[in-house]
Amino acid sequence: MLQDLSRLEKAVALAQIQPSPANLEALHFALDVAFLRHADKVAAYRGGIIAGSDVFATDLEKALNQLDMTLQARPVTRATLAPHVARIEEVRQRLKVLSDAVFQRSMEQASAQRSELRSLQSSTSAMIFLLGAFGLGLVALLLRQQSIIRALECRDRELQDSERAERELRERQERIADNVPGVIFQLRLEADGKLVFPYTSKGLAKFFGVTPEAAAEDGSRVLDALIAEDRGRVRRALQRSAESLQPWTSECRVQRPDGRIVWLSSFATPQRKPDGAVLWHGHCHDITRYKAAEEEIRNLAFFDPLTGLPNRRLLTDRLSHALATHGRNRQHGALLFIDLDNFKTLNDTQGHQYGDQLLCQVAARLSACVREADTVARLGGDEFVVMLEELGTDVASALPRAETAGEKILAALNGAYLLNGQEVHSTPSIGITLFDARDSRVDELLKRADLAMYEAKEAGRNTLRFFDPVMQATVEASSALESDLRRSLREGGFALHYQPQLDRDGNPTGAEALVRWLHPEKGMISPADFIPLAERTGLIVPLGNWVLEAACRQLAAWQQDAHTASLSLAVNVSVRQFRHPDFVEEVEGVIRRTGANPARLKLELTESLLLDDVEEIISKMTRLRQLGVCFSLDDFGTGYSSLAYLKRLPIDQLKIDRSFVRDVLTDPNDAVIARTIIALGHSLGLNVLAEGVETEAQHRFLLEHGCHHFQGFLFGRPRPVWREAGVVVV
Ligand SMILES: Nc1nc2c(ncn2[C@@H]2O[C@@H]3COP(=O)(O)O[C@H]4[C@@H](O)[C@H](n5cnc6c(=O)[nH]c(N)nc65)O[C@@H]4COP(=O)(O)O[C@H]3[C@H]2O)c(=O)[nH]1
Repeated sequence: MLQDLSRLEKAVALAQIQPSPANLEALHFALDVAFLRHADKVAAYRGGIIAGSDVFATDLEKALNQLDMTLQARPVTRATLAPHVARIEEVRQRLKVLSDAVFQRSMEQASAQRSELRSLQSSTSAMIFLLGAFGLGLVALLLRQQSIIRALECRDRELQDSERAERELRERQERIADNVPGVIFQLRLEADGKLVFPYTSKGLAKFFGVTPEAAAEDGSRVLDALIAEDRGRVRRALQRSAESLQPWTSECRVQRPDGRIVWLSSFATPQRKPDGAVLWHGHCHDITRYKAAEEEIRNLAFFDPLTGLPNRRLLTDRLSHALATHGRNRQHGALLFIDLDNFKTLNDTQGHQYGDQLLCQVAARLSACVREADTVARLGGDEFVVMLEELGTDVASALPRAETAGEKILAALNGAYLLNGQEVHSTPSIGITLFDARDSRVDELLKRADLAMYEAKEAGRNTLRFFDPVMQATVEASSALESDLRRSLREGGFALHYQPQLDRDGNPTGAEALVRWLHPEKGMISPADFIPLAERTGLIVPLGNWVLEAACRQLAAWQQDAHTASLSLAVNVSVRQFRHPDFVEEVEGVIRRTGANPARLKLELTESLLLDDVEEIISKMTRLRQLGVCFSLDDFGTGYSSLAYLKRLPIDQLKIDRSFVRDVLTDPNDAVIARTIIALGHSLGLNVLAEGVETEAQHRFLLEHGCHHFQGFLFGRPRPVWREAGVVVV
């Protein structure tokens, strides 16, 4: 605007100097420009912030309008233009002042704006910084939160994993617990005495008919399922375990929901809880099968399988118990030893089946004769023992009671028996002994009753006898002899004597080995006195083995000498020794050790061996026969051997018992028996040896009737050495 006014001032001044049309034209133009510019700027002047700009705008407008009017009012002369020159110049001067003020103001404003800008910039920077810092913080916060979230997520996953693992473990445990046979449980005894089962596996319902939930509410329901007899015992065991904090174990019976009674074995360990309760962790399982096996073993161990009666072991046990009790109550008891007369004959002639039936019926009759508290036992074979208890506090009252019981048994066993539809008669012999607490040895008492039973047999059978002091002396002597026998077996004291055996031409064929006991005080004791004792006590087995070994050693020694090399040696073998399970191995071992020729060894068996288990005997004899050993049947004719068996036995020789030989010339019966045995031997292809030949007459008789071999005092007594034709071989 200032330039436009300057141009207008110049144009006015020129036109005034020379109001030519060109100058006027230029003046018009400059005035128009000034108008235009003023129109542009007038708003700014009016609203200007510089003092006087409003007035200036009015004055400028006025000056311009007046110039315009002057130019419009023609003619335009120097004079009409003259006032305008000064006016325009004055306006221009004012505008210049104003412009300077505006400039100044602008400068100030610019400076103010700059500083404002600067402060704005700095505040913006601060804000940016703050924002940055805040942002960073925010980022850090976000990152932190992010890592917390990640950690939390991780922890959550871990928790989920451990929860899942725990759930799986619990499920697995429950599956195991539910499939384990029996019941796994937690049992709690509260301080107030209440029982609960906080946990039970599923087996509980199967055994006790109680659900785990019901047991968790009230544990006594579980105990109520036990059979009444066992309940108190189990509760007491629990109580003891709670007091001592020792494991609780018990075996008890429970009636299952299906009605079956089963045996359970329980084991649980207790723990005292802070609230005073006791908590057990435990399990129980079905032991019915073991119990049944245990029962069976007990039965086998203590009961006779045939009759179901107690056996010797249980009788011994009860007798010891009775002796102890009688000591306290001063009571007397009685032992009755019962043996069936002629049982062996029946068994042998009719067969074992009959024998077994008879034994079972005898057992039933005996049991019916006594009180519940008394004991009826079977010792084996046809031997029974009845033990009567509490017969009275003195012998005078006990004796008649025992006798009455004995007579009752005698009468009961005398009645006819029906065996396989056949009526059979059997009688017993009964030996009775009284006992009280002073009798401390069970085996002694049994011996006494046994001895009395033999007395009854001697007295004609089918009767009863009491043990008396004379018998007592025999028992004591027998006991003493038994301990001497044991000692001699340990320390040595036996010898073998040899009695020659000859053929029908008088040539020695061998000898029989006969044992002799050289007792340290009593001198030489006859085998007839100690062999039965050795048999009874079982000492016959070690004694028999000693004899066998000594005899085989002798045989081996004979083999070394031409005079004796062909001799055989007969060795007596007792029933008990032969029945020993290792007998065959024993013989085999002895033959091997001594180098004896088994073909020269002749084992003498007695007929009584054939009373039981003939098949087993035959099998053993056959095995020995395969080793080369020969057999002779001793005492032939005195027993009950069946001819049917005889044919099956691998024997070589029959021996006619010396009791027949003794009276062969005087007793026609014995003569017939001797002749029959010789004939039987011939028909079976066996050689026959007559033992106990003392006279020429006996020898002749036997020779005439075809006997092949002989043994007896006539040809030589048993000697510690073999004497023949002046040769002595030890
Ligand atoms: N009156 C008379 N007697 C004669 C005559 N000839 C022999 N004797 C005797 O008759 C017995 C024959 O033996 P046995 O019948 O086997 O009878 C034997 C036998 O059963 C048994 N015995 C002997 N030694 C043993 C052995 O080592 N083991 C076994 N288990 N028993 C044996 O002892 C029984 C008795 O033996 P010993 O006293 O030695 O008695 C022997 C013998 O001395 C005679 O002409 N007249």
